[in-house]
Amino acid sequence: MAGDKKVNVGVLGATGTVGQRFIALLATHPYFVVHALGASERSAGKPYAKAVNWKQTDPIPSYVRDLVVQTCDPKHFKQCAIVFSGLDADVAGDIEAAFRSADLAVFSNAKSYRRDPHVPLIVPLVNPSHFSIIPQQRALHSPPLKKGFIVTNANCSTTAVVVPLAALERAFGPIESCIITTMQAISGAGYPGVPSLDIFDNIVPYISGEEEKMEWETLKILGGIAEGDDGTKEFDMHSKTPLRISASCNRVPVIEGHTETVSIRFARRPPPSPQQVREALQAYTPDTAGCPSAPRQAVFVHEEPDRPQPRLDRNHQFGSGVSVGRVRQCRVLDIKFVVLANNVNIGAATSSIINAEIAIAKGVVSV
Ligand SMILES: NC(=O)C1=CN([C@@H]2O[C@H](COP(=O)(O)OP(=O)(O)OC[C@H]3O[C@@H](n4cnc5c(N)ncnc54)[C@H](OP(=O)(O)O)[C@@H]3O)[C@@H](O)[C@H]2O)C=CC1
Ligand SMILES: N[C@@H](CC(=O)OP(=O)(O)O)C(=O)O
Repeated sequence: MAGDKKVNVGVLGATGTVGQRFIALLATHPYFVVHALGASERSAGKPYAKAVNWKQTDPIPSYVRDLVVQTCDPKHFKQCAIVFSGLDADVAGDIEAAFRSADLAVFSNAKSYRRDPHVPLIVPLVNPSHFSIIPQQRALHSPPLKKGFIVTNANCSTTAVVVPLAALERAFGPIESCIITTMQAISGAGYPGVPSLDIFDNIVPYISGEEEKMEWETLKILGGIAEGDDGTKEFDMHSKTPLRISASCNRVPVIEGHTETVSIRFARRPPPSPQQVREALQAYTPDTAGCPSAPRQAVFVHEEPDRPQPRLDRNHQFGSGVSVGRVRQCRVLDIKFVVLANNVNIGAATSSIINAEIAIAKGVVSV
């Protein structure tokens, strides 16, 4: 952003796993300034340092220690141009709607509005063009809004896989089949999350709703926006070139970083070679120029045979990109590889922050 202008932002769900990561990341942001914090009645009225059960490796940033946590009522956030939400999905729906109605720009991590036909589901390294639906979202609101809107992030496992898929579709055309197996970190379930007796020395081969989310969200993100005769825009769900996805989701005893094995078949025959795929992934440049929180390299491609690994690779580029490795031929489909993404950073808070940076750059949020 040009100049030294600061932008006031609020954080809803500021005490949770994603909320704490927002607080940590925003502490060093060049122009976002945290002005208000919201959480449940349990936390409201307390200074942040007293309300939060801080679980980040760095100490609580000093700027926020004494900021008093508010209830999630828009009246406390009037001075904010942007509100980031790390709210529990059970309450996010009503609260985020109230903030949008109060003409605030809401960047949400919850699943509540991902399937809304007027709400874009934006992974900033993939589909920032979907911001074009925002004027329609505002116009259809009753009463129509001037500034308010909701933009959602994807599910954290979806985010990891759509980045390499987008890179490969850009280079080689449509992908027609994709089989994914996830190994998801415990932090994906919030705090305290999965009981230690369930996850220690164990793998849980089920995460409620996760497979359906991955299979559906990927189509909305990788698809385009079609325009009807009356000018109404709608998400085309990749329908021009149908993409079949099968996801199997597992919880593993890793604290942070979702790892996924992916096999894909391209529509084009013959398919690209593993080396061509590696080069295309490495060269992929998303439309995030000028966004201070975007990674320098969206997809980092490992040559070592045993990478990426969550403990070694989850904090590369502050967890803002994805790491891919083991790109090789698949004997059933065409190509297979491993992808790793930090579920709390690019899988959640970092994506929201880059989305907000893009919204400012595109003039969707005026500051
Ligand atoms: N963890 C992850 O890796 C990812 C999470 N997400 C999504 O992000 C959201 C947040 O997840 P996560 O941080 O893990 O969840 P947590 O359970 O760790 O945090 C939930 C937050 O919501 C607040 N909250 C709960 N009930 C209320 C209420 N009635 N009114 C106001 N605030 C309330 C809590 O406040 P209090 O402390 O006061 O109870 C807390 O700040 C969820 O929707 C989740 O699905 C998405 C991608 C990845
Ligand atoms: N379900 C994810 C995290 C999450 O909260 O996803 P969603 O926002 O789609 O509910 C995980 O367990 O790792």
